[in-house]
Amino acid sequence: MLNIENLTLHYGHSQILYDVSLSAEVGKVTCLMGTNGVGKTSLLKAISGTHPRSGGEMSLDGQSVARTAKPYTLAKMGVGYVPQGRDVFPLMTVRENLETGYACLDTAERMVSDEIFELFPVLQDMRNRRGGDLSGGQQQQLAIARALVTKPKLLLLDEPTEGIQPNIIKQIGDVIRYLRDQGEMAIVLVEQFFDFAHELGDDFVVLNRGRVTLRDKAETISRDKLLASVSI
Ligand SMILES: Nc1ncnc2c1ncn2[C@@H]1O[C@H](COP(=O)(O)OP(=O)(O)OP(=O)(O)O)[C@@H](O)[C@H]1O
Repeated sequence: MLNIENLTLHYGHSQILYDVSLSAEVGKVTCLMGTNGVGKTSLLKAISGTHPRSGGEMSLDGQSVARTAKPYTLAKMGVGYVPQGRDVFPLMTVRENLETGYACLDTAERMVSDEIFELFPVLQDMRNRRGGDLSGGQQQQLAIARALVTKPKLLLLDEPTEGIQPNIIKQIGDVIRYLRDQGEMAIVLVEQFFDFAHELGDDFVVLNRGRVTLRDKAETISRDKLLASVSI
């Protein structure tokens, strides 16, 4: 689904990512790991078009993506992005937040499916409440649901467990597992909560100072080796 080769990224003159190659397959969770500041969020920004890459190639389903492709172009191509910090619109209701996802759908497809409310029943109950009145965990669920409204083929999740209480972390883990097992999208998960990532990941890519330092699969890497590689 997603294929990236030798991606570089700069903020002004400062280079953040160096020759990063990554692929993500439908029906799999690809975990992007590494300590603070190694460039995980920057890589998701490049994939979602939020910040242009400086070089390298990227394709979705074999279709080449221009270096400066905009977020709305990528959203229309099937990239759903759940950013770090969630970016829920605080003054809009839950329903209105969800409906922002309509922008990349044809008119006939503009609806919030029952499946989304089944995954996140709390959003059904709170659909007329303002986004800013929800708890952190509820906002995280809303941000994931809003991305799902766009019917993504590639779902990017940036630290979905950050600052969230344990029972909601478990629910979010169950949702990621369900989406993976449906086999209709590729999932790229940035996560610093090691056990959460380790339990969910099929493929692991570790970044250190903007470079890929490890790439392996759940069935071939030991927990200890993965843990050591992200602790450097
Ligand atoms: N808009 C920006 N302008 C300049 N530098 C930035 C900008 N955003 C991030 N950086 C720098 O780029 C580097 C990578 O940051 P990034 O947020 O991608 O890392 P990360 O691995 O996601 O970290 P974290 O886990 O803390 O979110 C850091 O040194 C950060 O300070």
